[in-house]
Amino acid sequence: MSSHSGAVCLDEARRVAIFGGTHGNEMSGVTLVNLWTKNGAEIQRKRVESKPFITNPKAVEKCTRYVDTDLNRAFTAENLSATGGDDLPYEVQRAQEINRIFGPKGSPEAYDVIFDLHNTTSNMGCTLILESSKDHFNLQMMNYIKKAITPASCLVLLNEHPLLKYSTSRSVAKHPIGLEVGPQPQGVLRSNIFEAMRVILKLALDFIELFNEGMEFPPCTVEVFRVSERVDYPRDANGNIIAMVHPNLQDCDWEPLNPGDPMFQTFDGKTIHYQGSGTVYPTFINEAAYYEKQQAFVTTRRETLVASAIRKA
Ligand SMILES: CC(=O)N[C@@H](CC(=O)O)C(=O)O
Ligand SMILES: [Zn+2]
Repeated sequence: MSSHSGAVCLDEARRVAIFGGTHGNEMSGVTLVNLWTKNGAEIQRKRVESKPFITNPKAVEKCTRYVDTDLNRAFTAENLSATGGDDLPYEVQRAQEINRIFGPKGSPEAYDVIFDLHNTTSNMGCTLILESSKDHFNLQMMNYIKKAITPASCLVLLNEHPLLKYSTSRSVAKHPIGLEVGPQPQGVLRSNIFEAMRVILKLALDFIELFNEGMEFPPCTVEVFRVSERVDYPRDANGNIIAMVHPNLQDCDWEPLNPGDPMFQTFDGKTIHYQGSGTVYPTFINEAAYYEKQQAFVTTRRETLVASAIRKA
């Protein structure tokens, strides 16, 4: 639908959930959600119902990423329709509950927006994660946050990759947004990371309030980093890693990696170079949780997306 001004008219975004503890050892999100559950003043906005929610309480209790299986991969159609009740893996049961409360995924009854709070051990800074390049509401929100947070920066990771995309907790909402802030070790709280996450969420809610009040957002462009390929550690025949992230690459998330640049360092000191065909921007470099997922880092390519003007219908 288009208004006389050419803006795309969208439904008000009234129902907003803030998820923490999708991974029980990512402490900023867990702590913020627990804080806001006790006192929600900070996340209240006019015309917005904000619901803080701990998605994986058993994993939070144990301070582990998950109990049976990764909740942030569990929102597949198969899992959400699986029968078996108490015999299903804990996170599959939990995914079904979350889908009942905040979804159903893909339906008009689903929550408008879900922010899912994560921490990474990688040196990524503030990263917003999008699952679609066609979600103009989310793109406008990204533009708003990036402008408002200047001179600090906040990058946008776009995962639309047909094979590398996964079924996230936030994917039950109409507008899913991941917020990934690092570096922060698993099970640890760092005040700078905690505060950075808090500021982003405040700006995101401010945007939703302005939108719901009827503000029109003019067309804009948003720089994103599109997920391109997964790079695993070199491994031996038994699957054990035989090299580490090279010191020149460690902590250099979002910096250009060119063909021939050092990428890994073997335990006996040999350098393995990047063999790609052009410049890429690696991120999630040496993320602790990704050793089990056979991923040393992910490469991305820089792209500029255009967001249409939007306003409330
Ligand atoms: C380190 C970590 O957990 N990252 C998240 C990224 C995301 O939310 O898309 C994950 O793998 O689920
Ligand atoms: Zn996480």
